[in-house]
Amino acid sequence: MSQQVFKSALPLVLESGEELPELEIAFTTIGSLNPEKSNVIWVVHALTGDANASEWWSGLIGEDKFYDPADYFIICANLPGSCYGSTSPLSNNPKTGIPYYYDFPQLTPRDLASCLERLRKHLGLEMIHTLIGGSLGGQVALEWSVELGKKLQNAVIVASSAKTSPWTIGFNETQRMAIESDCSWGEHSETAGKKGLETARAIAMLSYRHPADLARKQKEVGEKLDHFKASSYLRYQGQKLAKRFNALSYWTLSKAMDSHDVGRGRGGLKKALNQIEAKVLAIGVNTDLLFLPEESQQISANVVRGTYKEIISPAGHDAFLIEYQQLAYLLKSFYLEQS
Ligand SMILES: CC(=O)SCCNC(=O)CCNC(=O)[C@H](O)C(C)(C)COP(=O)(O)OP(=O)(O)OC[C@H]1O[C@@H](n2cnc3c(N)ncnc32)[C@H](O)[C@@H]1OP(=O)(O)O
Ligand SMILES: N[C@@H](CCO)C(=O)O
Repeated sequence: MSQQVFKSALPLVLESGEELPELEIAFTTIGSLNPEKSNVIWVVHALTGDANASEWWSGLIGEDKFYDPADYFIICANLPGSCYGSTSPLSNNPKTGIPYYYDFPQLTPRDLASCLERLRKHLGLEMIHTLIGGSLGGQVALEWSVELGKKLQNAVIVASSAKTSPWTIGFNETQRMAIESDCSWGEHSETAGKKGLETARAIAMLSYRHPADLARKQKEVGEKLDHFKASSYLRYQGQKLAKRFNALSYWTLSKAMDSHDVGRGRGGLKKALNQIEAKVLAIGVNTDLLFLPEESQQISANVVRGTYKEIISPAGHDAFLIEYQQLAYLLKSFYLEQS
């Protein structure tokens, strides 16, 4: 695996009208570019993922896996805003010489796609075989698919949407309220909002899982009045995330997710989706309570060459990070149907 950081000193003008004066994007590649440069698989991570796609999608990417580096050149970049190596609220603002913290500009999935486009140009990749992402990663991938035109052959958008629903915005708002209620929020410190982030993740987990999943995995044996497994599970998940992620990054990326609307400034969703030239596979999860299967169906129904397939899983939204065998099967059948 090659881990690199792309640095661009050119300002990036954002949808909000603000600008990022300079940009750093941490990215990894595995495999080699073939002589025709036709084997690029570009992976976009979800809310708290990183550039190591062969780790968090280990059942799908890697030696002898569906996307095998022996066959493909697989690239994944850490999305700006995130705390895993790219420009984020913790980076130094070149205009002030101190970290941005709360002054970090608002990013949208379209801005994030513009960042990836800058990296693509830098790498000289004129053709992407497949662009694939789930959840927020799917939103960024969908935005980029509109702009890539003929440079993209296949887009795979998993457990995602063309426009963030009020339901998902609502979930994100409750999580930001949890962060705001942490008395350290507002401090100029990397650890600001850490305790609030624990609560935010616990809330988020309820949208990433299905009630039946918790009923199965957190079932109590015997009778009790307190100290339920579901409670310790959510507390544990909150602590686990707060140890590895940053509240300012979480805030930035959840706001980015809220702002997602592929139709904005393009004459609406249908017109925007209709502009995508690539073949599009939209994959929903039958138990997803956050990004409903209908939202994936809306994507496939409105692109020119769209296919819808479904993961059947008790896991809920996070099934896209768990159900490798089904994902590989759905991808295989999608590619076969195209050939
Ligand atoms: C540096 C990095 O790590 S970056 C990127 C990696 N992460 C990402 O890309 C984000 C995407 N990944 C994820 O969201 C998750 O890892 C998923 C969805 C793939 C899997 O979620 P998991 O948390 O592993 O699964 P699940 O919901 O079953 O929880 C299992 C964990 O809860 C713990 N747990 C289960 N029940 C309980 C309980 N009642 N009380 C306390 N803890 C419990 C388990 O011991 C296990 O702990 P572990 O993670 O330390 O092994
Ligand atoms: N579980 C995912 C979020 C849901 O898409 C993550 O932590 O990135």
